[in-house]
Parts: sequence; C-alpha cells; structure tokens
Amino acid sequence: MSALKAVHFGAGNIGRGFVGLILHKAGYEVVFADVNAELIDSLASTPSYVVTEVGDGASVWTVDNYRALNSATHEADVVAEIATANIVTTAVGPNILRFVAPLIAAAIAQRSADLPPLAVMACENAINATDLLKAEVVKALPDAALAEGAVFANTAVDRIVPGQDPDAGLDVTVESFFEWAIESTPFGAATPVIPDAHFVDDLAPYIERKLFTVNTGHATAAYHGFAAGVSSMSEAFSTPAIAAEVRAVLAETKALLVAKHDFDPEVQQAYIDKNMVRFANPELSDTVDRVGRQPLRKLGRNERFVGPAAELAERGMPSDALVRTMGVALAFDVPEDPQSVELQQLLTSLPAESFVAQVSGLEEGHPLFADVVAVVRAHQS
Ligand SMILES: NC(=O)c1ccc[n+]([C@@H]2O[C@H](COP(=O)([O-])OP(=O)(O)OC[C@H]3O[C@@H](n4cnc5c(N)ncnc54)[C@H](O)[C@@H]3O)[C@@H](O)[C@H]2O)c1
Ligand SMILES: O=P(O)(O)OC[C@@H](O)[C@@H](O)[C@H](O)[C@H](O)CO
Repeated sequence: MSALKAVHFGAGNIGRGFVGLILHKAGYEVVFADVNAELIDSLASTPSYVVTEVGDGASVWTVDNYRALNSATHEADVVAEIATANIVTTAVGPNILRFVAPLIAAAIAQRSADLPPLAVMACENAINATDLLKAEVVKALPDAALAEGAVFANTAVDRIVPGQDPDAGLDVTVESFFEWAIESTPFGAATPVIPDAHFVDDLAPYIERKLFTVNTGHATAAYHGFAAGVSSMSEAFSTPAIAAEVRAVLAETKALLVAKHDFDPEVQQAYIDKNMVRFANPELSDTVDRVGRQPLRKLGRNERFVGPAAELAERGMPSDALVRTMGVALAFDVPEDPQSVELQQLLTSLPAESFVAQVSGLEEGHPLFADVVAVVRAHQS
C-alpha cells in the first residue's frame, strides 16, 4: 500500500461536501461508491467538483483525485478497492448500513494479512453507528475472527449540508462550520492521519451533545415549521414561536447532558446559542422536508427525541417540550418521503399504545410511555 486510499459509501450531500472533502484534504485518493447510477456516472466522468462554504471564515475547495464506482452493479470492484484501502467510511443513512456491510465483509475476508487493519468509520447521525455497521459486517463474515483485520471506530459528524440546487451538478454548498470527532481507543497508537478530524477517548459525550442539541433542535424547528406551513429552515428559525419551541427542547436536553456527562451548564448554553445562529443561516437554503425526513427513524428509541426524553423521564426530570414536539412531528405528511407516508398509515391503523410501542420502542411500563401515548391519542382524535 503506497498512496493513501479511502473508499466512501454515499456520494450524496455529506459524502461530497464533508467526508470526501476532508479525506481529500488529508491526502487520500477517495473512491466514491454509490447506487445512484446518474451520480456515479457524473462523478466518474468529471475530474473535480467544488465545495463552496458559506458563513464565517468561508473557503472554496476543489476536490479531485477521486474515482467513482457503482456499488449496485460493480460490487466486486468495490470489494477489491476496499481490500486495498486504508479507510472505509459511510454516509448513506443508518438504515442503509446493513446493505453496505456485506461488501466491507467480503473485502476484509480478501484483505492481505500484510496490510495494516482497515479503518471502518460510519459517519451517520446515530449513536454508535459504526457499532451497528460492525455487527452487520461480522454477521456477513465467513469467520468472525476475520474482524481482527479491521478497526471499527464510532464517529460524530457535524456540518449542515442542505439539499443542493438541481443545476449545481456535483458542486456542493455547505456551511463553513464542521466537526468530525472520532473515537481513538480502537486504533491504539495507529490513528489514521486526518488532520481536520479530532480523536477523542470517549465519544459518548460528543455524539450525544451533537445529536441531542444540533439534531434535536433542527428537527424540532422542522416539525413545528411544517405544522405552521413554513418550508424553509431559516424562516422556521426566524419565527419566534418556533424558535421558542427549539429553545424549550434544548433546555431539556441541556439538563440531561449536564446531569449525565457533567457538562458545564454555561458551556452547553454557549453551544446551544452558537447552534441557534448556525440553524438560522439564511445563506443555507435548507428545507423542513429535508430536516424532518424519515420521521419514523427520528421518532425511534435511541434517536433525537425519544432518546433524551426517555432518559429524562427515568431521572424524574421534565421532557414536556420534547414530548410536545413528538406530537407535532406526527403531522409530518410529505408524499415524497416514504417514511412519512408510512407514519400516516400507522397513525390511522394502530391504536396509540401499539403505535408508541412500535415506533418509539418504549415499553408500556416506561415512565415516558403514557406521555407519548397521550400526544399520539390527541393527534388521532
Ligand atoms: N446533510 C447533512 O447536513 C448531514 C450532516 C451530518 C450527517 N449527515 C448524515 O449523513 C448521512 C447521509 O446524509 P446526506 O444528507 O448526505 O444524504 P444524501 O441523500 O444526500 O446522500 C446519501 C447517499 O447515499 C446513497 N446510497 C443509498 N443507498 C446506498 C447504498 N446501498 N450503497 C451506497 N450508497 C447508497 C444515495 O444514493 C445518496 O447519494 C445520513 O446518515 C445523515 O444523517 C448528514
Ligand atoms: O440527517 P438526518 O436526517 O439525521 O437529520 C437532518 C439534519 O438535522 C442533519 O442532516 C443536519 O443537517 C446535520 O446533522 C448537521 O450536522
């Protein structure tokens, strides 16, 4: 292995505008793997694309030195690339990890024992997404011991990359802010060289602070915005009643983060205030449909609403704003979003208790269960 090589699954917004860019800046040749034939053909036939940042300290970056492979039609080629790569990353969505895992498993099984272990990092908005990916990879390996040929590290990624102008081609507009935290412990002394990432011993506080602040706040504005008939995120945040709902949920998640991870309350408040400014950035043309996408995932057990609300309830602490927002999220009805369609079907076909058990994963005896049932029932009536 001479030059550095990374295979990245998911050449979408965060793939091109964040992970691909950072790996490129770190000196890796990036091989993008995606199932979108049009996107892959376009990448394969275009030598470079441009990432334009907006916001404080914005720069413009040209990304080149990449290749692109269709992972639906060229599985064996993708496997061969991973088998000789230093790093494999994903930004496909947590529900898709199980589909990319068999390719990573096949590559690990094929990898020469002379090569250093493959670094595997899922870059998704989910707690311990790499652990989910690892479980699927191990399931697909002919011998679980082969997993020793890879190092699996959880990560937390933060950069708002909205849906792009259809005329932009491969170019991506992103906010200038970004953060990529990667757990260092799995790597021992051999952490990958990625200067724009930072390696931390314990990722839990980072990923929970990110998911339960950035993503909880973001989704709160999206669902309240949708219910109010607002379509752009910047408009949602500049609507005082919606901004107040966001501040209310973030006060609740702050209380949890402070109690659980011993964060300094003032530091967490400064983080919230900084994010309120990020969210409202009028230069980012983000939509409530994108930020609220896949509502069934977002209403899941370890996700941005039920996750913190359940822990608050277990500690006897209030979670009224989080629960109220879950109720508002039920109105998210976007015909182009299959999970939104399924959400609407489940709301008409299931009694409130079954809906809550199925969608939120809460059990009947849980201290949050009755509160969530109440908002579902109110929505149904
Ligand atoms: N956009 C953001 O602001 C942002 C920020 C941080 C994290 N994330 C996370 O990154 C992930 C991707 O989000 P996005 O906004 O880039 O979405 P996106 O829809 O723009 O990109 C996802 C890409 O994955 C591809 N894909 C789907 N199935 C695949 C498969 N089986 N194999 C390979 N590729 C496949 C799609 O074709 C698409 O190009 C999500 O987990 C999201 O939560 C997004
Ligand atoms: O990607 P999702 O669907 O989990 O969440 C939508 C947005 O909140 C998200 O993509 C943010 O823009 C991103 O997490 C910012 O780092």
